[in-house]
Amino acid sequence: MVHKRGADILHDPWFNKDTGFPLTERDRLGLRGLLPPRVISFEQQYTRFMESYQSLEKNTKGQPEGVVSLAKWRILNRLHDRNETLYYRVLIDNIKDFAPIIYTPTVGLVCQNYSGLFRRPRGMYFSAKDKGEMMSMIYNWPAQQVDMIVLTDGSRILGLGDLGVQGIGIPIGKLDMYVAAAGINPQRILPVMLDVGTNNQKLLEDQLYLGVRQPRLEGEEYLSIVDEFMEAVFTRWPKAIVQFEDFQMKWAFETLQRYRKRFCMFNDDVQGTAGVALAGLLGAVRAQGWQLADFVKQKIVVVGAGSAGLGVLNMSVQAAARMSGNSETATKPFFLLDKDGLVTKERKHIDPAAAPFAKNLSDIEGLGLREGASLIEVVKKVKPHVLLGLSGVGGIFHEEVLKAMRESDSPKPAIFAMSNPTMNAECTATDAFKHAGENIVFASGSPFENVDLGNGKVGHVNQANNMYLFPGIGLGTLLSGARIITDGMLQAASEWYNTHNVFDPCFSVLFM
Ligand SMILES: NC(=O)C1=CN([C@@H]2O[C@H](COP(=O)(O)OP(=O)(O)OC[C@H]3O[C@@H](n4cnc5c(N)ncnc54)[C@H](O)[C@@H]3O)[C@@H](O)[C@H]2O)C=CC1
Ligand SMILES: CC(=O)C(=O)O
Ligand SMILES: [Mg+2]
Repeated sequence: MVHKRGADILHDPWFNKDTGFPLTERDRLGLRGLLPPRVISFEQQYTRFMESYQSLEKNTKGQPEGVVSLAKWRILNRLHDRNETLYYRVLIDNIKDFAPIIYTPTVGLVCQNYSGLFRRPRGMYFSAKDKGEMMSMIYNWPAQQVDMIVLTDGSRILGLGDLGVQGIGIPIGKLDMYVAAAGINPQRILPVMLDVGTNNQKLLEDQLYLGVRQPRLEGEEYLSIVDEFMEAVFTRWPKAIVQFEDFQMKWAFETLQRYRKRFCMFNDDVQGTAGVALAGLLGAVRAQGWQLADFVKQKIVVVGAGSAGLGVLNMSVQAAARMSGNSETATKPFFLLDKDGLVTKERKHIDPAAAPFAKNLSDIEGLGLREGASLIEVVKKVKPHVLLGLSGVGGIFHEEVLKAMRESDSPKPAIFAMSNPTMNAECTATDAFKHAGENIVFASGSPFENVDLGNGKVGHVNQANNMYLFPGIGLGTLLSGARIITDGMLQAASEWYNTHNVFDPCFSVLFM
């Protein structure tokens, strides 16, 4: 039911149909005279938009990639601001082409430049200065019902670090994927930025920076802001689901523990990534012609001990324990590295979240490994079946590391360069096939083109990104009316996903 009339409708992207309003509606809604007389059908508008998108592609040929993708983002964003019905139609129909624009990698560039690109607000902003006000602020959001919220504090945006308030681009992009892939009602989504300051000096000094210009809140001060936000959200919309996104590791884990039994929420980087990575790991077992249960016989090197890497390890170890019926030995197949190399029990000041995956020296000395062993040493000595990167460090799987994967104990080793955006990927698809060989299973967090191997063969590139899972997590939770989101639900999703061999985000709705 539309209560608005006249120009208010034309300026409301939820209801605006631009020149598509038929004459009867123009009369009924007080639009007569506010539009050029000719009615342009939805299909014609669709064609017109696609034609201007294609001519933009043609006209920007040869220009730097960043310039082209930002231009594409702008044209899509303008449509989003004007006419959501048309925007989501073109997005759904062209998801493969548009996902790299509204989501990774372009969304990373958008966040980096957000204060300059800003034209119209989208979503809600709760800042450190709003303490005590959030319960009333939440009622400023115009929709009566909200189903899905994606929340960030901007502290770790993709592999780009602390981008403060500019990180709002991520919740916007993620929620677009919810609409496009899971059919969530776009009037019931809400991107949220929790602006608790930034430690990014460049942004603090930028006169155009749109966020609160102060260092990040820490400790209890920080948590009290998140607490207040969560109370406000669930007071107004008790059935909403909150996805935590791109929080730096300490807060990712802390908030997950703090809220997971109290509110319907999950952390996408910890849990969504884990679900997708586990599906990929199980897929790699099958790609080698083995049984799923052989998962526990794989040797898996995980590079990056942050929220994503540890999330993957937690879920994979749980799966291994269940498959082998032995939780004592379930961590054995996994080797974890962080910026200081191989993580062992000898590590001083080890992060408690990483401690369960630290190797006993007695287990690795036979391989000639030690505390802090480098990536190349680990790959050469372990000869892993899978090399999985969630380090945020572009190019860390360099030529020597990839060549060492040729000596893997698997005839079809898997290389997952999962860090985003593209420039932060641990390696490119081309380098992976060139140096590690044609038999690899390759997946990356941001999309790469398939690789022409020059002999009539193609190196297939899969995308290992939590976008294949979170739309389904949200939709499944919504439809089932689940009160909380458990690890078991995510495990089941991951295994379903694997057995159904689905690599299209539009199918993720089916997973639960
Ligand atoms: N493909 C996907 O679906 C997802 C990808 N990611 C990506 O994963 C990356 C990391 O995310 P988080 O874990 O949240 O970050 P984080 O900052 O919590 O963790 C990064 C980890 O990498 C380690 N590291 C840094 N330099 C290293 C080096 N030279 N060698 C080995 N390890 C190194 C750090 O010690 C830390 O343990 C980001 O680029 C993010 O975009 C995150 C979530 C989902
Ligand atoms: C994909 C994602 O969630 C990330 O890179 O943080
Ligand atoms: Mg993320």
